[in-house]
Amino acid sequence: MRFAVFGAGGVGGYLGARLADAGHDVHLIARGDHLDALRTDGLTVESVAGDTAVELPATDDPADIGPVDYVLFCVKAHDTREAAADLGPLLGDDTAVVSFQNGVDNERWLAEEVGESHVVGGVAYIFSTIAEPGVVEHTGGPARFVYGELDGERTDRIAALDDALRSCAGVEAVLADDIDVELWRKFAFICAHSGMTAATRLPVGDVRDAEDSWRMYRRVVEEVCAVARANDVALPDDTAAEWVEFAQELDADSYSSLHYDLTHEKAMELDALNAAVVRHADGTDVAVPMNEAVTAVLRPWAERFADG
Ligand SMILES: NC(=O)C1=CN([C@@H]2O[C@H](COP(=O)(O)OP(=O)(O)OC[C@H]3O[C@@H](n4cnc5c(N)ncnc54)[C@H](O)[C@@H]3O)[C@@H](O)[C@H]2O)C=CC1
Ligand SMILES: CC(C)(CO)C(=O)C(=O)O
Repeated sequence: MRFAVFGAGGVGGYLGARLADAGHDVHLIARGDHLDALRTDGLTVESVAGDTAVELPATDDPADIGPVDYVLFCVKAHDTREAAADLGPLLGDDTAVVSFQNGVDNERWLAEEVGESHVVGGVAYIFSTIAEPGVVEHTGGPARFVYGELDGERTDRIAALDDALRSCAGVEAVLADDIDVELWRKFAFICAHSGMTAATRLPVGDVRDAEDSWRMYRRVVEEVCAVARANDVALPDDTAAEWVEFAQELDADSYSSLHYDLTHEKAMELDALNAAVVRHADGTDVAVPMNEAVTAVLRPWAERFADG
């Protein structure tokens, strides 16, 4: 099958390399030093699930690639709209654009650009990053990827994507019954984990050790779950409890990509995370003071690094 990875970074580079190793025709879309390195030295993945190195066509211009079966859409959420505007040349009649991003708005933003019939929802559970140009480092996390058609249909294209991802070494592939539930499930965790590690600039171990901060972490999760339900998302009742238990077991030195971006003066996904909780709570009867506080604390930094 023919894949384009739009944003061949921590998530996209990892998936692209795994799919290429499984025999698929993979094209990478990247930019800057990373693109230069991909062109000259190929893509190296250093992974706790096994290293690999692949030589794949790489470009910053989707027109060089043409229509594909799947676009794995893996840019940061603040780049979604701009990147979505460049998807045209990659689209055939049945091309699926699969968002493997954090946040619950990317699918809608994509649909506004390319039409809902092209959009497939997705969630990534992995800790991976561009360690240096051309090199993606996967340091942990299950490398679990969850995906599904927005209307829950078992279409041929989602079944074929499922087969392709299941055939990849180093990938745990999960076809979701209700991708909206999966998007909000991950959202509940990532808003707490990212928001609190970034706002405190400390790893989760320190947050857990400070009673007030750990209570706030738990309340962020609970608020997001309440907002999901107020927006008619059928989150299981035990979602908040599961995440709190999960966070309790996380390595004490675990941070988040939001903390990384803050401390490396890079553009932050605040608008797609805690600020999005505040937006989605608007018009419901759910109060979200903890997410408002995280947003207020991080907003000046997000503004300062918006062009980073
Ligand atoms: N890295 C991780 O461990 C995880 C990340 N996520 C989410 O996945 C999404 C992707 O994150 P990462 O892979 O970490 O980001 P990343 O920053 O490592 O990779 C994205 C790449 O896309 C490139 N890009 C953006 N717009 C482009 C354009 N118009 N043309 C060409 N290249 C473009 C960027 O330069 C960057 O190299 C985010 O929403 C993130 O929150 C979710 C789970 C885990
Ligand atoms: C915490 C983590 C790595 C979990 O997948 C994540 O999604 C992020 O930091 O953006």
